[in-house]
Amino acid sequence: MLSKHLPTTSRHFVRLLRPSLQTRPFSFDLALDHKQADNVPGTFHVQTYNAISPIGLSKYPASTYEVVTDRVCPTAHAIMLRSHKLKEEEVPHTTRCIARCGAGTNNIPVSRMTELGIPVFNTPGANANAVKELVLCGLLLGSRKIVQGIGAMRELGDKGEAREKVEKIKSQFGGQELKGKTLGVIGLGHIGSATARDAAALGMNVVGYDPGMSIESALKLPNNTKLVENMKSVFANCDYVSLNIPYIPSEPSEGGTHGIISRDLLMSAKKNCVIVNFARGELVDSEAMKDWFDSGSDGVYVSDFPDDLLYDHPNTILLPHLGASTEEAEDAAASMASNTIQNFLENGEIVNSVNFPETRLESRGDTTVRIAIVNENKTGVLAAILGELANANINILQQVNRSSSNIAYNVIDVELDTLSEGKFKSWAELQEGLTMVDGVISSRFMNDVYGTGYAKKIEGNYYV
Ligand SMILES: NC(=O)C1=CN([C@@H]2O[C@H](COP(=O)(O)OP(=O)(O)OC[C@H]3O[C@@H](n4cnc5c(N)ncnc54)[C@H](O)[C@@H]3O)[C@@H](O)[C@H]2O)C=CC1
Ligand SMILES: O=C(O)C(=O)COP(=O)(O)O
Repeated sequence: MLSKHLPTTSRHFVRLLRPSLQTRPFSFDLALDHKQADNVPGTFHVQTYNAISPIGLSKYPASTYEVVTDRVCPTAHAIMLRSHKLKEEEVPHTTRCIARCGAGTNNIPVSRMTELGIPVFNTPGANANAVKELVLCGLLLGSRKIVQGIGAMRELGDKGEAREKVEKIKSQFGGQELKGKTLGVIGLGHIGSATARDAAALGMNVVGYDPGMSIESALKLPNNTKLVENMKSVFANCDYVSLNIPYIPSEPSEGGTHGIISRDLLMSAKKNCVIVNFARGELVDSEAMKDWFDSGSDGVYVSDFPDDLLYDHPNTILLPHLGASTEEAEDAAASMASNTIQNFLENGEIVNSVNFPETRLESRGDTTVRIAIVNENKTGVLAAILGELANANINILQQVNRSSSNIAYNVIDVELDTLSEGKFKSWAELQEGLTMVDGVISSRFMNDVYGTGYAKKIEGNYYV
């Protein structure tokens, strides 16, 4: 945890020591609290949850990153996770960012992290092929009685009757082909658009619904994709429906997706519709799904998520969240997340964040100090920040200011040797001045002693 800022006399200061930079005219003193002594200056600490691919973790240079996988790291600068349900108390005050090795971030308290000024990243597309392959498998599982057939063969095998009875029982397990049937894809992002493309290659007609589709996804769609205006058209017209949208835990009327596959939609579906859900279980109203089956539908629900109501229903096939569990997807997602974290920690760059605006600024020169500031997106904060820099006689070389909804993010490169004769006597004092500006949440002075240079305001108090 960051410790409360101590009076100037009890600070100790860290001077840059990286040999390659000793010639740099840089005497950039940053305050460190004694209680942070276990947080060895010179390394970034990355806390992981879940099993993260070693290939992804190997992207961190061992000399400057310590990855903590087997214990709680109270000085984590970054958190890397998969489906672990992250609690706020698991995010130490030292944490600058969180990366989800995967797509869905509904296991992270994203709005709270935004309030705390912490960007949450994900890895768009990194596991999409793995999920798409299992969606195609789900279409087949829902079409042919494969699971039931395997069960029956096991039972017969136990009795030593498998060879003898196989040709007699197989008529119980007939099915239908995908070719010529209509698949509705709800959510045409990385997974949905790839599913649409490959389903068309299997001879299916594709109907899609996604009011927020990106151009990149649109370009992947098969030419004959029919885009429709609402989910009702999808359910009313399709033999198969694949759900590929994020879970947002509020009601659809409030912009969320909780239970968006509602009773109304299910009751309007074709009697033998196969619904494939590799997105999230909470998207579906399970009670309504059970009622749909029990009211005489021959539909099938294939899902990647546990469901205590539907788990043993004869019309369901549930898998233990296996969509992204391939070597390739795990490596790709963890590698992307590692790179994203490093770019953010070392350069302040924001790419693939679900709560912060994309921000890039070309790399700084040797005589530049890069300052990154997170602030509330309200009038006057940027002016006040620039005012503090002016008070310090600081020359700004380049800067970028981005905002998205209630958060703003600034990366400002300033000249290194200009801190003189201004309001602040040291870089540490300047950092305190900037961080205590009304509306500022945190600041980082990016220097070459990794793990240092971060300050934030917590309940009106200054912490480094
Ligand atoms: N089973 C598994 O292991 C995995 C599951 N997923 C789930 O799949 C979801 C989708 O993943 P990606 O395709 O990679 O994400 P993506 O962000 O590329 O695509 C999501 C698409 O859904 C659209 N969308 C959002 N709300 C919608 C709505 N209400 N109606 C229609 N379209 C809507 C968006 O515009 C976007 O195009 C993830 O959010 C995650 O929950 C993702 C990866 C692995
Ligand atoms: O990427 C996603 O959204 C997933 O659901 C994958 O989850 P996992 O990383 O396999 O726990």
